[in-house]
Parts: sequence; structure tokens; C-alpha cells
Amino acid sequence: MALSHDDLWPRAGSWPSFAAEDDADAVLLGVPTWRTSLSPTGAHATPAAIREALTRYSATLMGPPVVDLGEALRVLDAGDVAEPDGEAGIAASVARVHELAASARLVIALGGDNALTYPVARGAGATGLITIDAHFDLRDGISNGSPVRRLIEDAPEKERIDPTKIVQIGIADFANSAAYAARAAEWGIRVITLDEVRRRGIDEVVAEATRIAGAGAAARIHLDVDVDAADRAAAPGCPASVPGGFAAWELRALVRSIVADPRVVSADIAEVDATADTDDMRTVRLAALCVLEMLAALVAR
Ligand SMILES: N=CN[C@@H](CCC(=O)O)C(=O)O
Repeated sequence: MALSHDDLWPRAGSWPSFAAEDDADAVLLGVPTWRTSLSPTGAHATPAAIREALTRYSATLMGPPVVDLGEALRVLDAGDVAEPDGEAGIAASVARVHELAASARLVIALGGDNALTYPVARGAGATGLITIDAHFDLRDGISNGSPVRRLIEDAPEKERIDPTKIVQIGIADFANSAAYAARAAEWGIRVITLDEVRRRGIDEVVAEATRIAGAGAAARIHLDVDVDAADRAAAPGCPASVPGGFAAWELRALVRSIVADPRVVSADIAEVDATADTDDMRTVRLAALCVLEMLAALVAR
């Protein structure tokens, strides 16, 4: 169904294309990984679906003061990496993100499954990592369940992330194993479970996470937003979302609060399978709103 048009109600999305000489506040890049997903997924369809969902919303913050993100920020769209899986795809994704990160304050990568975190964080030159995720992603091998381990162990030495600068927010019961919890503890990763977020509140947890991931001179933080950290009712299109996860508002508030830290230079939105979504793209809409929360955070810096 075509969306109604109103000159006085401009819609988000449909941002101009990125060109090599451009500077921007934020650049969108589709990184449609899917081939190594543990659960069958159509996540490669998701970047296009998020772009379409963005046009359902305005880019206007109610404040006060009211702010039009389209006027306050220069947002560009760099299209998609054509084939981001496999060795050549990873190299192409790293190179593309590296190029964009040189010209934009924030690179927003639209996944794709969670395997995209590995090339995107590398390309952005991340020195610290915050994940919002129900899972550790510390598995062996190459999959959507291993990008955090790969950033610690598999990346070229200069691009590896020190595990003591990694914070994992939203780790859920009944969605992980004791072996990977032990691996996280042994490596010095700061794990903040879903229950701990609820006990302490978003502001306190984000202050701690950005302090840890942003440690050191010239810190560059990558934020991985695995939408499966959200409640299955809010994220039915994520293969591994769990009933009882973050409410949509909690996920959005976490994203806005973390990206407001100027050390955050890149982010990804992962694990949404647009082909499995329900309720006219409920999960894709949440992913699109996470994009808008990131832009709102840039204005707040
Ligand atoms: N980022 C997601 N990680 C999940 C993947 C599960 C799946 O695809 O089924 C994990 O490792 O368990």
C-alpha cells in the first residue's frame, strides 16, 4: 500500500547517495551477510527492508525543542556491499567501512546476520566493542555466533580488540552455555546480563559500558545491536530472540544512550530476517527505529 504524501510531514529515509568526496554526519551501508548463519535466515533481504521501513517514520524529534534530523544532520546512503560473506567479501566489507569511516562521524551498517560485526568493527578501526545481544557470540568457527571471538582472536593483529575493552549488554538466561560464559570471564569481557540492566537501569549501565569500551587514548567504539536482544514479541523476525528480552523501548533507549558517546564511530544492526517477519514488518520497523535513535544520538552529542 502506498504511503500518503504530505509536504508538511517529511519522511525519514531516501537519503542522498554517498560519493567518494563526501563528508557526512552519518552514512548507511548495507552488509547483507547470511551464508554462515547457524539458523536458516533471509537476513540478506533486510537492508532493503529497513530502508523501506524508514519511510514510515518522520525524522523529527519531539524534544522539546523539536528537531528535524534531516535538517540538523547530513545523512548519506552508501548502498550495499554486494557479497559480504567469505574471505573476499569480508575484505571488501572491511575496505568499504574503512573508506566511509574516514568521511563520516558514524557508519551505520545494516545487516545481515551477526557475522557482519567482524568486518564492520575492523573496518571502523574499533578499539572497543559494546554489544547489545542475548548471546555471547564467542563460538568457535565462522558464523553469526562467533564475531566477538573472531575480533579477539582471528583479526589481523593491529585490528584485534582487547577483550577487556568489550562489554556485552543483555546476555540472556537459557540462550547461552556455561562454556561460553566461562570463556567470556576468562578473557575479561564485562558481561551485563539482561537482569542486571533491569536492576541498575539504562543510564548507569551505559555509563559503565562506555567507560570500559572507551578506555585509552584515541578510543573508537563499535556498537553491535543484535535485535534478538529484544523480546520475541517485539522481534519475531529474529531467529534467536527470546520471550522476556528487552522491550522495544528499552532497546531504543540503550541504542540512543550509547551512540550519544562521541567515541562511538560505528554501529551495526544485526539478525533481523525480513523474510520471516510478521505483523507487516514488526521487527524491521524496530530496526529502522534503531537507525533513527542513532541519528537522534548524534544530534545530542
Ligand atoms: N548472534 C547470534 N548468536 C546466536 C545465533 C543463533 C542462531 O542463529 O540460531 C548464538 O550464537 O546462539
